[in-house]
Amino acid sequence: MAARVLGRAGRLAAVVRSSALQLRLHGSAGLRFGSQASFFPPLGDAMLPSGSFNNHVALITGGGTGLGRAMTATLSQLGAQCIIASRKLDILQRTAEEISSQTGNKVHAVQCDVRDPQAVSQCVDQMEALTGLPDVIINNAAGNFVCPSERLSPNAWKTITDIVLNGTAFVTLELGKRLIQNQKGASFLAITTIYAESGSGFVVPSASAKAGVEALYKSLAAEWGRYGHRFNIIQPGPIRTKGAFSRLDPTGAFEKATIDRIPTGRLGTPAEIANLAAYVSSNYASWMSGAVIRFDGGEYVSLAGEFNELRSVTPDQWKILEVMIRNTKGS
Ligand SMILES: CCC/C=C/C=C/C(=O)SCCNC(=O)CCNC(=O)[C@H](O)C(C)(C)COP(=O)(O)OP(=O)(O)OC[C@H]1O[C@@H](n2cnc3c(N)ncnc32)[C@H](O)[C@@H]1OP(=O)(O)O
Ligand SMILES: NC(=O)C1=CN([C@@H]2O[C@H](COP(=O)(O)OP(=O)(O)OC[C@H]3O[C@@H](n4cnc5c(N)ncnc54)[C@H](OP(=O)(O)O)[C@@H]3O)[C@@H](O)[C@H]2O)C=CC1
Repeated sequence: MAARVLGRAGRLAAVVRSSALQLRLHGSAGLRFGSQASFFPPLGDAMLPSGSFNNHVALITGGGTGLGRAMTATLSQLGAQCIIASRKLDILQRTAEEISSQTGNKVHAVQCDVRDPQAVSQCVDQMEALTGLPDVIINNAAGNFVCPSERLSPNAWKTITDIVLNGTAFVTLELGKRLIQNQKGASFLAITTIYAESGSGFVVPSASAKAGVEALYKSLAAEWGRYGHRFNIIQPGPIRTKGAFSRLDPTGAFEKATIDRIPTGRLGTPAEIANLAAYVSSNYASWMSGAVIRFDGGEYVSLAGEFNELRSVTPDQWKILEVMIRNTKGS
């Protein structure tokens, strides 16, 4: 009996090894991963009641493209007057016109390189003239690319950390000071990412800067509540945008492997994160401050648990494994 079990165990070990290899090379064999996405359909409509942001002004950095654009569209649909700010004015203006014409609410485009504190100050001057100070600030602008750290030049490091950490700090401090001066409350939201917590190779400047942004926002949540300011953080998992995926997944290989390991079997969508950002920035969340919300379909915990690859073990293989485990006596 023992010999039979051991023989089967040897074969099983080979199967498990080979499954693990297949998994690493090609993702899963169909059934176990991906098919579950049908349980988790993404909804596209704005979730909050219409008019939730009436008489609210929202600033979204990097609002011309990708996730920032989706957040702007949702806030505008819910009644906000939005200002979108980044470097490329032509793209901002096109986005602003498209969203305004769909929602009927004005979206203003303001050119601003967040790395430059003077440009940020001028952007806020322009905003004050256009709309007054904002009720909602979303620090979403970012720069990133995958690169082995030994290939990074000092300027590559500086470029990413300037956009992500210094840019967020310049925008937050400039607006914070003026809001405090005017005794006006506001919601600040920073978009980071799941590896701000874990760190990640090959995106080290981004990981370092996003971790800094999280420290900044948690610190200010504690310090500036007395001025009526809330600070929260959303850590998105992978959501396909041209800006991110062209720089992080130029071949498309990462996307396939990622979907295989995400427990909900799919990437997120811009509309989903826009709904979450709208909720966090709204008065429905007025008691939320200092929160770090992971929004990743379960990817983080899937990457973290060292036994999670056992998802590839079949029920028949489990029967054998269980016999092996139960047959172990003592330690
Ligand atoms: C999937 C789940 C987790 C996902 C997380 C996602 C996080 C994100 O942040 S995605 C957001 C992605 N979007 C963007 O990056 C948009 C904005 N990006 C850019 O504009 C550019 O990519 C850049 C960040 C490089 C900034 O452009 P800029 O014109 O200001 O800089 P450059 O002069 O082009 O470059 C500055 C130095 O960086 C070096 N560099 C640029 N690209 C690379 C690269 N691919 N690899 C290595 N080094 C790079 C460049 O050579 C310059 O350094 P130096 O030559 O020493 O002067
Ligand atoms: N998509 C994803 O899977 C994930 C994205 N994120 C985060 O979501 C956010 C949005 O990313 P995503 O929409 O995917 O990518 P995009 O590239 O579309 O968005 C980045 C935006 O930042 C702006 N930006 C870059 N540099 C500057 C600068 N110096 N000054 C002002 N604005 C700047 C860009 O506009 P312009 O070029 O006009 O300056 C662009 O609109 C980022 O914070 C990113 O880190 C996090 C995890 C996953």
